[in-house]
Amino acid sequence: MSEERPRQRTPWPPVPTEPPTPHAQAPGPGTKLQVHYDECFGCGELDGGLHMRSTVGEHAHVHAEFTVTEAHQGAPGLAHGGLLACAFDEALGSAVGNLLQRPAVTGKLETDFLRPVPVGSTLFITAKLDGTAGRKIYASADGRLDSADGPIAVRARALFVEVAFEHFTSHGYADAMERFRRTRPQTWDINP
Ligand SMILES: CCCCCCCCCC(=O)SCCNC(=O)CCNC(=O)[C@H](O)C(C)(C)COP(=O)(O)OP(=O)(O)OC[C@H]1O[C@@H](n2cnc3c(N)ncnc32)[C@H](O)[C@@H]1OP(=O)(O)O
Repeated sequence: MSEERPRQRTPWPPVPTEPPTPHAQAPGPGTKLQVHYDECFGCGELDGGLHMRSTVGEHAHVHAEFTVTEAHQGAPGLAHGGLLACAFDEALGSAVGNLLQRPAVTGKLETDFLRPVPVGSTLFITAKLDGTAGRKIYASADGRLDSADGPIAVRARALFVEVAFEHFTSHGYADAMERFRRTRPQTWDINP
């Protein structure tokens, strides 16, 4: 279970990209990020949700923690892989949304599960932006077991695609923007 073993062999990002430039109003290092939508399975307060909290780190990184409870099992005593992928989707999406302040959705999410993640353990996830190419935003993350310098248990990389706000109102609830704003007014007023 060596973390040195290269599981992700394909080039990343897969296309030429521009360096990701954080938005002028992006929160700075040390900022504890707010819930982006209070009914979000990843960061909201729903029963059985992941209840993730994130903080902006140095060099446009976002640090997130996910504590695995009995509600998150796949095999007895072990986290379900799909929920681990969900935790990475949340951490990566948080990095994209907060640092770039661009509305975007996950187009592709790859995960490498390197070690089992037991109930009661906490994954310390560090997400970073890798590059942008027009509407395409590439990001990746490592999840370390039980401490910020623990062994890497999960790795992920993702493509987010920038969308217009109509994406949410036409495919989700018609009052999606009001729902976002009720949770977090300032973010959604940057790019109304
Ligand atoms: C502060 C905020 C914090 C937020 C945290 C939230 C975390 C959670 C985030 C989510 O879970 S989002 C929900 C899960 N994702 C979705 O529901 C997205 C569903 N898919 C879509 O709506 C559309 O497929 C999508 C908007 C992603 C793209 O459709 P479009 O018609 O707008 O664009 P298009 O298909 O032309 O793709 C744009 C580019 O991306 C590329 N692309 C899209 N999907 C891809 C894919 N899967 N693999 C590779 N490339 C892909 C596509 O090839 C193209 O490249 P080029 O510009 O070079 O031609």
